[in-house]
Amino acid sequence: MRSNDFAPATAVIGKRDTRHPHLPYSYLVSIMEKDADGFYTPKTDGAHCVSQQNNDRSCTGPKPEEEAKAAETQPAVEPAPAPTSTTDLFSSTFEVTVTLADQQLDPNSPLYSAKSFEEMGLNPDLLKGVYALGFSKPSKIQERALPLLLSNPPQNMIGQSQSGTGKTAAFVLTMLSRVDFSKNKTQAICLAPSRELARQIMSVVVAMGKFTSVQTEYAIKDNLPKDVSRITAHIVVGTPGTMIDLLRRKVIDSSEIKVFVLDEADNMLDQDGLSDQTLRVKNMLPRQPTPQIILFSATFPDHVRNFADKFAPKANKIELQKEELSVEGIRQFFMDCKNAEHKYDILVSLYQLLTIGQSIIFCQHRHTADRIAQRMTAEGHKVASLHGAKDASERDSIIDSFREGREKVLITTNVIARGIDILQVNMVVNYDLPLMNERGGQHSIDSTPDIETYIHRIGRTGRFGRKGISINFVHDQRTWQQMEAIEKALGKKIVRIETNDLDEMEEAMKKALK
Ligand SMILES: Nc1ncnc2c1ncn2[C@@H]1O[C@H](COP(=O)(O)OP(=O)(O)OP(=O)(O)O)[C@@H](O)[C@H]1O
Repeated sequence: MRSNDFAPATAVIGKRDTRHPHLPYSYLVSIMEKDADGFYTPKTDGAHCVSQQNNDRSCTGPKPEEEAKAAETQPAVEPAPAPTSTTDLFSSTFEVTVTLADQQLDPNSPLYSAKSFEEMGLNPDLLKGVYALGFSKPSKIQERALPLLLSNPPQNMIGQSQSGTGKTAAFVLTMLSRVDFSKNKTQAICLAPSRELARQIMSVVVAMGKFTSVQTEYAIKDNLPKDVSRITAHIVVGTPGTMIDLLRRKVIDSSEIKVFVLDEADNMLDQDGLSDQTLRVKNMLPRQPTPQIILFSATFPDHVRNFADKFAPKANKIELQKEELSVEGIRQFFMDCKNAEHKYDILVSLYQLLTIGQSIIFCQHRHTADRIAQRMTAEGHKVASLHGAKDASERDSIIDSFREGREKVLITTNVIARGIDILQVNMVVNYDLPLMNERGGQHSIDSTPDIETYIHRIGRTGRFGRKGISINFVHDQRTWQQMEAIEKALGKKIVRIETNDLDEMEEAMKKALK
């Protein structure tokens, strides 16, 4: 099935869309609206955003019909209107003073670039896709990585850049650039650690490839009919277990795969993570010519770097210094709770603030996430919980519902700590701090804090220049020490907010989000 055969027909999202299983939900959400029957149809008001209620730059483009027409009639690529420099990035009652345009002009910002997308060597159809998404200038990682990624002969890449700075577009544009659309063969595969992230990456592939004839397929659990015997899609995005299965059964013919991408690569290559499975996928790819291997993440801890170097030999590298790891726009707080039960009370008292925008609450265990969600729901609050023990269709509908803004508070585990890009999320709560002993689903006694996961968790807010807040709950000496270790590792002050003064709490948060 062609994934970009996006027609102004009806499509159901939220639940599984049986007619267009590959339609990019975030893209649909941004350009379609729900009719009385719960079906999505193209918007008629010219506005492109439902859940991005603010004046986000991605809302400024033409209507999809106009875009399609423009694409047919304009041979030259016309950039979409540049975002106005006064555009607020943050949708709330709070005033916003820093704009994306300001940040993209600041050489110290990870969003800065001296160049335009035209100078990146992209083909005109992909440039149209980029501009249709409302991107006017590359970010730093895009500016630095794309020319290297697109040069010939292809070279491997290990790329690091802070959360929310546009790594996805860099590798998606590379996959789309390398595919020969005239061949019905799989030519690029991309692995991510969760189905939620794989689905999100796919939405970017489809949106950016909208003006090409790219065909795509998922390699995620419960997504393909059991009897499918051959996948011919150009680009396959998925999680390692299902990808192994499809390659092993030769449902995917690997002989023409030219690009192999690992998003969240440090996690995919971590021995406590998914490294065994990732290696198995690599071993099923052609030996000659070897595919271009592209590894991206916001974090590359030392213990993974060596393996990454072996996995992607002779790679071009773009690295961050330790002190650059966390994003400037995310203000980090902590609350000193009396005990574990008090954490629950504080979370409930925060509810009003959590729902100003959208919030993600991270817990250590699935059962904690469920228990908190059940209790809060019983007390009349509207929250959802998401974790790996839920079945595939439920996971899809929960994340879609959150993405569309129908749920405002999501209580979860590390399953969505990485990669998930929901611009309206302005608050992350670490109900439980992330610990090393949760890595790879193991439960050892190692209770040192997991710095990388912390960086990824708080990075679910403050996306692409927006402001965000993270709040850590500490409740005993052990959690205090863990938080201090995080503070030390990141070299950033984590500021205390009183738990018993809601007004002060609100003030501090408003100030942080300004
Ligand atoms: N050049 C650009 N101009 C405007 N917006 C952009 C640009 N590049 C990316 N974005 C937007 O920035 C947001 C973050 O991008 P993306 O999800 O790729 O970040 P990331 O670096 O992969 O983050 P993470 O490390 O958390 O996975 C997305 O909403 C994306 O659409």
